[in-house]
Amino acid sequence: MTTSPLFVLGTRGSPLALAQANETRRLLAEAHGWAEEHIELRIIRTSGDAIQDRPLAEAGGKGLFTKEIDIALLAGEIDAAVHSAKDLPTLIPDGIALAGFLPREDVRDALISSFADTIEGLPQGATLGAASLRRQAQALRLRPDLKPELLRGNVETRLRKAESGAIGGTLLAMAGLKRLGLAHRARAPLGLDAFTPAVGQGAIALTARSDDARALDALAPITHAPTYAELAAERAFLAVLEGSCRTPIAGLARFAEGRIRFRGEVLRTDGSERFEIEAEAAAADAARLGADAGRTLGARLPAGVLPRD
Ligand SMILES: NCc1[nH]cc(CCC(=O)O)c1CC(=O)O
Repeated sequence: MTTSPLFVLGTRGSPLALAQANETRRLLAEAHGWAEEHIELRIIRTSGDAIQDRPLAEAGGKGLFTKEIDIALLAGEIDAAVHSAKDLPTLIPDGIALAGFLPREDVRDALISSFADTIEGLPQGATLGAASLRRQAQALRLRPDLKPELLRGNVETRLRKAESGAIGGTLLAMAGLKRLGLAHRARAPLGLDAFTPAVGQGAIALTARSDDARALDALAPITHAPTYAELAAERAFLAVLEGSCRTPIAGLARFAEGRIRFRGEVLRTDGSERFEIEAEAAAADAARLGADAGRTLGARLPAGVLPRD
């Protein structure tokens, strides 16, 4: 770039992260009448990208995808950062602000398999590649005979492994597939009742330095208030129940006509039991709704379901 950029967006380097950063750049350019080439995408490699052989819960949890990006923000190397909301920790470090979210994509999960269109249709004892305890537990609840297997790596790698028949199938977010132009590779989206998504699934989160008024003002016009209310409820629910990803937890809030309807669940890791809660409130009370739902459900859980017990 010959002239200095008007705005620098930090992003991870995976194809999905880049698709999300490009979408953010496009919206930002459109909102301010900037040429897209004057918005720089700066790729930042995070610890989460480096660790591929272990479940993230073992390696230290969600902050792994954000730590190096937060450092670049605090150092003033980037003006804002683009994250999958699902990968953003519930606690954001001091000095970093959640500037908002882009309009949410499809929130569902999808099955990728060369054997079946549904979880029920998979062969007896099939291996199911899944990187999240939530998806494993939700699949085991329907099919206790399935054999979960750790399958990390980017979306393309997981698609190829599942389509080759080397494993029975895998579960991926429709949002990621759509953003990569790969939605046709999903056999079928899974129902939201059995496969309540992860908190934040399908949403893109934007962060900036909390004292950087210029960056926060630049991002404000591209953020989406209904998605913000949905995410406020979901993230408050997760924060109350547990910060890490060692327990299968799912939560989905939906905005309609100024109100938020929320459904949250906690499962036993082996899928043998599911504990659910539903609640509704005005969108302005979304965070309180999620926190209350988390406390109510938390109080109902038998000992041993959450790691803190
Ligand atoms: N943890 C990886 C991750 N983070 C966000 C997405 C998909 C896009 C989204 O949920 O917004 C994915 C891949 C997947 O779960 O299939």
